[in-house]
Amino acid sequence: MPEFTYSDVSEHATKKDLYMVVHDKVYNASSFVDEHPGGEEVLLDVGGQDATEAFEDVGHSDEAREILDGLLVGDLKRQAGDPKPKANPPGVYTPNAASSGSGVGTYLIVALGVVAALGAYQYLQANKDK
Ligand code: HEM
Repeated sequence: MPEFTYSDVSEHATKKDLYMVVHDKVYNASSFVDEHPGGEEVLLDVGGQDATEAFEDVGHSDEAREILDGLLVGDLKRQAGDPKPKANPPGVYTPNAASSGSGVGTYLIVALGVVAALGAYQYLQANKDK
């Protein structure tokens, strides 16, 4: 298995040549960028960097992990001073993440729906005899 340093990996940060690190393994995601269900933007964002945190934050499925296995190109050779894993970019939708706190948003939408329905009902009642 070839070994890459973090600075080797950082040289592959374009769409056509896109390496990333997940759990100290190096993956070439170029062939998958266009097919990624989460969009190309997030992959390009972690291109040439450690994507462990971003990848795990999403709660990717076993299928996603199998695809990742297929993109393996080598091991990361850790060196002192390597940058930390890149976090999930803010504002990225993370459907399976336990910590996303999306429950509040759902309640808000339901509450607004109830208010709208009540308003519509009252409007209909008020105009019934006209
Ligand atoms: C090469 C690495 C990656 C592979 C192979 C991969 C693969 C996949 C696959 C197969 C899915 C569909 C859902 C699932 O099976 O879990 C998915 C969804 C997603 N991925 Fe990735 N992913 C990778 C890296 C990343 C990174 C670094 C991010 C950064 C935030 C990310 C963000 C997302 C998001 C937000 C979704 C959900 C899309 C949706 O359901 O609307 N992925 N990914």
